[in-house]
Amino acid sequence: MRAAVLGAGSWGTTFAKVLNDAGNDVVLWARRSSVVSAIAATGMNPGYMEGQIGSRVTATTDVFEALRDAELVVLSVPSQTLRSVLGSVGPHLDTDSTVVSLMKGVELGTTLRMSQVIVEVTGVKPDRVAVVTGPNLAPEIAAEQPTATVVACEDIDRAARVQKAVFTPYFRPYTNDDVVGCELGGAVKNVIALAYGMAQAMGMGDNTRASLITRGLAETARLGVALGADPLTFSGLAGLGDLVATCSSPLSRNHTFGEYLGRGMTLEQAQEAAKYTVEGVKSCLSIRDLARAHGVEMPITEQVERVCHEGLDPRVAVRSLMTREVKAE
Ligand SMILES: NC(=O)c1ccc[n+]([C@@H]2O[C@H](COP(=O)([O-])OP(=O)(O)OC[C@H]3O[C@@H](n4cnc5c(N)ncnc54)[C@H](O)[C@@H]3O)[C@@H](O)[C@H]2O)c1
Ligand SMILES: O=P(O)(O)OC[C@H](O)CO
Repeated sequence: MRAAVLGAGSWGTTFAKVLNDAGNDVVLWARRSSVVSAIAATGMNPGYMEGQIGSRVTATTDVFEALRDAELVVLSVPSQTLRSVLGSVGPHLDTDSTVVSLMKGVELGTTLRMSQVIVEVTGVKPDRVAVVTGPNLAPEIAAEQPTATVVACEDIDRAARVQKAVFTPYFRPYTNDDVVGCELGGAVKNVIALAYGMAQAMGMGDNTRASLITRGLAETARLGVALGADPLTFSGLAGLGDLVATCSSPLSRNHTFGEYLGRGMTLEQAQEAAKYTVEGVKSCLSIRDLARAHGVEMPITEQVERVCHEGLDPRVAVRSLMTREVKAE
C-alpha cells in the first residue's frame, strides 16, 4: 500500500517505521524543513525516534505531495491542532482512501472525538475512518518490543485491510468495530495517568495506584456506555491495556507530567519542563464537559481538571475524592 503519515512527532515517525516494516511505501509529512532534511540525510528523526525509520519512507513539508495516491492517510498531530491541519486536506483525499487516526484526545469546545473531527472537516463518511489505539508507547515500538494494538473501524472489512497493512512481527493488531469505545479509552487514560503520576510523586503506594486504575476504568466505561460504546471494549487493549501501560510507565508523557504536578509544580512550570504533547492536560477539560453534558459522574477527571486548571493542591484533590459519599461498586 501507499501511505501518507501527517505528523512527524514521536508516534507519527514510529508508525511510519511500522508501515515500512510491514511492506508499505510511506511519505511522512513534517511541518519543519529541518526534520525533512534530517530524514533525507540520515534516515532518522532525532529527538522523536531512535534508529532508522526505514528505506521505504521519504519525508516532505508539502502535504499535497504526501497525500498523492495515498490509500492510507494516517493522522498523528496533537489533538487540539487536528482541525487546523485538516483544513485544506479534505479535497485532496483519494475517494476510497482510509483515514487512520492515531490521536488520543477530545477536542476542546466541541467535545468531539478525533474521528468525529475528521468526518466533520473532511466530509469523509464515518466508515472510512479507522482508529489505531492501545498500549502503544512509541519508544518501545521503535525498539521493536512486542506490542499489541487495536484497529477500530465501523467497516470491519476496512479494519481488516488496515490490520494487514500494519502487521509486523513486533506489532500485532486486532480489529474492533467499537470506534467510540476505543477512542474514549485512549483519551480518558491520559487523564487518569495524570492522576496516577501525581499519586506516585506524592509517595502514595500500590493500593492507591490500583484504586486509581480500577476506578479510572469505571468512570471511562460509564462515559463510554452513555455514548453508545460496548462495555467489553474497556477490558481490552484500548481500555485496560492502554490505561495500565500509560499509568505505570515512566515513558508516558502524561504520567511524567502528573509527577511534576504531584511534586508541587504549577501548570506553567510543568509545561516549561515538558516540551512535548501531553494530551490529558487539555482533554481533562473536554472530557469533563462531555461527561457533564451526558450526566455522567467522572470524579477523578473532575479533580484532575481542578488541579491542572484551577490550581487545586493535588493533596486536597485526593481528600475530596476519598471523602465523597460512599456508594455501591
Ligand atoms: N508518543 C506515543 O507514544 C503515542 C502513542 C500512541 C498515541 N499517541 C498519540 O499520537 C498523537 C501525536 O503524539 P506524538 O507523540 O507524536 O506527539 P509529539 O509531540 O511527539 O509530536 C507531535 C507532532 O505534531 C507536530 N505539530 C505540533 N503542532 C502542530 C500543528 N499545529 N500543526 C501541525 N503539526 C503540529 C509537531 O511538530 C510534532 O511533529 C497524540 O494524540 C498522542 O496522544 C502517542
Ligand atoms: O506518552 P503518552 O502519555 O502520550 O502515552 C503514549 C501512548 O498513548 C501510550 O499508549
